[in-house]
Amino acid sequence: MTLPAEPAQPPPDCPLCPRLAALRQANRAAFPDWHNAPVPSWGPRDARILVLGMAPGQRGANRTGRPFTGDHAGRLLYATLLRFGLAEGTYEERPDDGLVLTGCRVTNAVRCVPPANLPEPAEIRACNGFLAGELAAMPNLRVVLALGVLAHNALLRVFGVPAARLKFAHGALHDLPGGLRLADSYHVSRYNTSTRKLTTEMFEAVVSDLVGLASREPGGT
Ligand SMILES: O=c1cc[nH]c(=O)[nH]1
Repeated sequence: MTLPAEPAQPPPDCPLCPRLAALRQANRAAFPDWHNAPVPSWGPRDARILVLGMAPGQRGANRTGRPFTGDHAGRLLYATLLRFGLAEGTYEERPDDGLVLTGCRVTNAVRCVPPANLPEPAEIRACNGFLAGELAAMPNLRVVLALGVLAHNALLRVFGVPAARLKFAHGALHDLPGGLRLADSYHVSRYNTSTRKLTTEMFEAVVSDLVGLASREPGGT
């Protein structure tokens, strides 16, 4: 199968979000060994599943350059992807750990680390074209797993679906134009896991369902 062209990526000095560009500059001065640039998506583009996070963590993806790598959020995510056969190897919180995504791709709604871990609406809008490009570059895509309401709403924006029409709910499955499905989960953040808003069992149940869904042929039951 020939894949569509590589999706456009934000340049290392992407100027679209002044607040995020300022934080990037400050991080480059304070932590010159870190990645400190938009974090690229990773995983095979012919996968049927796309995992959509919110934005890189300051000491996680912003430091290591790989989504969900190096901070707490990646632990549950990658353990679960490994458990359900969507990844191979071991996750060791660094980008050279040899972990390979085999059945999914992972990206973020916003590619640069935001102050206080929270992107603003204008930043989500500014980065939305890159998310649209990712979707267009995945010809076999069946299911997007949105981690949290912000990722959910960023995906709806790509399709022009008002957020009020399809509300985020943990465990919910939504139909999007073109036959794509959207699966919702609470974010795998340290806050959600330590307060047990999201338990391992809850997250595994969502991933188990979407793996089943993604493996069925379109139109099948
Ligand atoms: O949403 C998130 C959280 C942590 N790291 C990411 O890459 N994305």
